[in-house]
Amino acid sequence: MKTAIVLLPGLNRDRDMISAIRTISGQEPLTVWQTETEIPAGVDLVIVPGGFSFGDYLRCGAIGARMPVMRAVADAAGRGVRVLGVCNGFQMLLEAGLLPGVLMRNASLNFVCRSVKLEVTNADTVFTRRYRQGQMIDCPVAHHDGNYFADAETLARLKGENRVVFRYADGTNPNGSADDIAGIVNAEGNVLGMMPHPENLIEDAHGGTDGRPLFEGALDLVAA
Ligand SMILES: NC(=O)CC[C@H](N)C(=O)O
Repeated sequence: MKTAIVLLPGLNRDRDMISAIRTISGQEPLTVWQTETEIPAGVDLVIVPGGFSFGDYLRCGAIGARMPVMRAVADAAGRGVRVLGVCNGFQMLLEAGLLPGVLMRNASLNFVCRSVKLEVTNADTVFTRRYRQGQMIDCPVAHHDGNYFADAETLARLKGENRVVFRYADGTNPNGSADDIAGIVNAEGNVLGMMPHPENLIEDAHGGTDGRPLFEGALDLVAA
């Protein structure tokens, strides 16, 4: 499996992603700068990491989503390449129209940085197949615009098509997200967007490894 990590100015979780991929797969991911118009041939997994692309000006992810590389990401997704967007990456996937809905300001109006509980509500995707259906995992969040919203019809479709893969559980919803939504996939199941940061929980030094199975699934690695 070959991984490419998208780089835009203002992101700050790209090194965390690079480190996670290196640690888990033993392979060095490629990086693709925002002005690139193609995802290199042979890439199986594209990651849009978190941070503050373009300083969160206008709306989180709004400017980044309109950079050339995001059209290349959309093309790759259309070819079936796996795409993972985390936090600001999720915001960009929504702004680019690869996933439905929006992420509004947290209900508390505060930046929230803490660990939450997630329920794996769909373990039947390439990203979540190393978890058990209904498994409860820990995962950190760090954002001020993570309040997922979509109209009633879209929420019903996401639920009906089993496209909500992670929900905040045990009353830990940190942002007011509709239906406790923490992560969703596209209809084809090859694009996942999520607010929590699985890349920050993959080795013991992080205080836990609950994020690791997500990458093992996405990278076609057998669970340890
Ligand atoms: N960690 C992140 O990616 C944060 C995303 C965005 N800047 C927000 O605060 O909502």
